[in-house]
Amino acid sequence: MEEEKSSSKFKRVCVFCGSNSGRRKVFSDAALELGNELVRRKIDLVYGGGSVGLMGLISQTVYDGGCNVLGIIPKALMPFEISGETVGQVRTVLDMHERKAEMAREADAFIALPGGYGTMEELLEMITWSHLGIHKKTVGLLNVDGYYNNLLALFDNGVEEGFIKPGARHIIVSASTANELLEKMEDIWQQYTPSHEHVAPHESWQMEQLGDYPKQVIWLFYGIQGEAKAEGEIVFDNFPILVWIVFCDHDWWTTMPWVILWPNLKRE
Ligand SMILES: C/C(=C\CNc1ncnc2c1ncn2[C@@H]1O[C@H](COP(=O)(O)O)[C@@H](O)[C@H]1O)CO
Repeated sequence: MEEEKSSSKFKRVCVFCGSNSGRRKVFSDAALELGNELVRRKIDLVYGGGSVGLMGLISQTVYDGGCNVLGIIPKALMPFEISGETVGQVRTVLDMHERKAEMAREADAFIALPGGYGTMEELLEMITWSHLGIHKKTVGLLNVDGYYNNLLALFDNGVEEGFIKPGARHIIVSASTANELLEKMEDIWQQYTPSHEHVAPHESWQMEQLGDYPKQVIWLFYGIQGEAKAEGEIVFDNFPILVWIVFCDHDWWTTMPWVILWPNLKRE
């Protein structure tokens, strides 16, 4: 049977959320709503594994809706008494660091629902990794009933006080409903270039590549009247550059290949 294609820009989203459900029903409702929205858009789920709290609600909803669920869980949290049962596919990892790297590798984007320290730490790490240039994936915050208002205000204060660059404040995309959040995140993804400066180039991180970014090398080789030419395009850190290499050997000044680089401003 042919696999149904995602109607979204994202194939797989990683959701960080509470291992508790919170005191109020709005939080469970939001987890169910996000789960249903992922299913409606045919987006698969990556999450921390297990069936506790909001994690259980969203994973069950996505699984029941027919999308794939991948739970990435450290060995120590595997026992049923700690995390319950994981629906869908389970991947066991050694520790929390490996789990986060796996989650980041597997997903096209991240969303945080309300949660405690664990959720906040995962969210902040993905924001930091985006800022540093380790990944270029969209980070969304589902600000259910203003749960994260104080955190957002803290970020604004960080900008005001000169600890967060204004451009980097836009790393985090927030909305109060799942539909609005996914719409915003898809719009931003479409814009293709991150709105903030990366601290270091993505390629310079000694980590395995976290995802497929638009990378393109289109080359054409040909020869005219004894000259060998190659022309093509490379995309360097989201910036498309046209390259011409000309090898000619009939004059002393052309024995070396000439390399001409030009920004490809007309690229669609
Ligand atoms: C501590 C409790 C249950 C532990 N079970 C967990 N199973 C799987 N993943 C977990 C668990 N606890 C935390 N995580 C990860 O952190 C996030 C949730 O943490 P929070 O502090 O509850 O926000 C979640 O995204 C997981 O990746 C019973 O309380």
